[in-house]
Order: sequence, then C-alpha cells, then structure tokens
Amino acid sequence: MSSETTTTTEPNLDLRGGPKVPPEQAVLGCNDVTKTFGAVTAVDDVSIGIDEGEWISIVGPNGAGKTTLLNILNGFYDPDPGGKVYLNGQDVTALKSYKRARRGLGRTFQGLELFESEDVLENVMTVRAVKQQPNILQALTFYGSGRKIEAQNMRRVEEILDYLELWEHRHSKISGLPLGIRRRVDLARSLALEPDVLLLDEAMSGLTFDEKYDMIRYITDLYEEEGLTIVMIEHDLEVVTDVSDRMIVLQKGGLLARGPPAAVVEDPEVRRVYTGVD
Ligand SMILES: Nc1ncnc2c1ncn2[C@@H]1O[C@H](COP(=O)(O)OP(=O)(O)OP(=O)(O)O)[C@@H](O)[C@H]1O
Repeated sequence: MSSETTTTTEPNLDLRGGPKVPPEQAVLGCNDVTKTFGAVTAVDDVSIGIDEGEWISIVGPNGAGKTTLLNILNGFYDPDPGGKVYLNGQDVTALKSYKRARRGLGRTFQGLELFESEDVLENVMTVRAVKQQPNILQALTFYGSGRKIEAQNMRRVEEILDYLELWEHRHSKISGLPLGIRRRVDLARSLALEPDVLLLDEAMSGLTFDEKYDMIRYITDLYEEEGLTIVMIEHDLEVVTDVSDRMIVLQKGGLLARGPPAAVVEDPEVRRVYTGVD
C-alpha cells in the first residue's frame, strides 16, 4: 500500500462554503453581485458577509475583480440588476458613495486620488469638511471659511497626522512627496471621515519592504486600538497572511476560496491559480 497521501492536491472543501455572516446582517456584505463591462464579467455572482471588528483581506491575481468589487461595496459602481450591498445590516445598494461614507464606510485608493497642488493638511481638512456638510458644494463653501473649520476640526486632524507620523509634512505639497508618504496621506484622508469600516485598495502597492512594514503597523494599531473593521484588497498574499482574520480569494471575477489565512494559502487551487505553484 502506498504511503502517499492526496491531501495536498485535493481542494479544501471547508473553503468553498458561503458567507460566514449572512450578507444582509453583516457590517458590510453583498449578495449575488455581478458586474459586467460590455463583454467582460469583472465580478461574477459574489456574496460575502463581514463581521464587525474583522480584518478581511480580498486577494487574487491581476484582473481578478478585486477593485471592481470594492467599488461596488463603496458605491462607486452599481452592481448589475439583482445584486445587493448591505452596510450595518441595511440595504445600501441605491445609496450614493458619499452617503455610505457618512454612514461609516471609508476607503483609500489604489491610484491615490489626492489634490496634488495642495499640501497634506489641506488634503485632510477638505475631506473633514465633506464629512460635516450635507453636500460637496456646501463643504467647499464651509472649507472657504478657514477659521471656522480650523476651530472645529484641527484637533482631530492633528491627532490623525500625528498618529500616522505626517505632522512634519503637513505643509508639504502632495506633488513633491514620495509614494510612501502619499499612501499615508491617503490613509489619513480616509480616517478623517471617522469610519467604522475601512476599505484599503492595495494600500501598499509600489512601496518598499520597510514602507510596507510601516503601513501594516499603522493599520494593525488602528485595528487593535480603534476597533475598526478592515477590508483590505491586496495583490501580495504574503503581506496579508499574518495579519488577516480571514481571506477571500477571487479568480476571474468569481469567489475561489474563503477562510482562515493558513488554510487558504495551503489550498492547492489557490496555489495553482494565484501563485502558479502546485
Ligand atoms: N471600468 C472598466 N471598464 C471595462 N473593464 C473594466 C473596468 N474596470 C475593470 N475592468 C475589467 O474587469 C476585470 C477586473 O478588473 P479589476 O481592476 O477589478 O481587477 P483587480 O483584481 O483589481 O486587478 P489588479 O490587481 O490588476 O488591480 C479586468 O478584466 C478589467 O480589465
């Protein structure tokens, strides 16, 4: 009788189940979400449910649909008809992105959508004003009355900049800053909205090893000290394996596996499609 086992080549069926939390009861969830762009199905019938206080990492190779899914959760894209998005147990599918932000959903951007010609302080302050005003136009008017906003918001913004070790850069224009600092400014802006759930879109893309380590440290502290729910989109499996409570793997828009990181990274299907290693 052969002593060989087949356990390393069999897909782990525990990773092929449904959402851990019913999407409609989750702090953030989606049900039957598909998104097509012409002939391309970017997200293919995905349902997830994230519990309060979890750190979830959504991983997958290039083009797997990670950013599209995040944009649907965030409200930048509508899902195709039939798909639903839930925030704090409420159906927010029809709710605009900025309204979801006011209900506690913050995000960073893979492509860093910072105001290049403004300094760090102005970038964070502007977002702070958007939090307090019912619409963008009013926020800009409000922002114009500099003293008022300063009195109301400066303290919180100082705390955020201090926390992310950005205070010394507060008067530096974004356009002159290196990528590691710019990614931190993006994180500071998302924190200025005082989110309960933070969506991070490849927040470590393009960073050096040391910068990635710093970023993980900041996010871990936020997770532990502020009790934030973290949803992190990440291309690099290794970066998130140690820190996540659970991982969700996308492949060609579909959900390939979900579960504890240690089990996910050992799953032969995940290894094959994601790392290319059997
Ligand atoms: N606005 C769009 N119009 C057309 N096709 C799109 C659009 N956005 C995404 N796609 C396509 O949908 C698929 C999924 O893209 P998406 O950016 O969501 O993947 P990803 O997993 O985030 O990839 P990456 O790791 O490279 O950022 C890709 O084939 C992409 O070309």
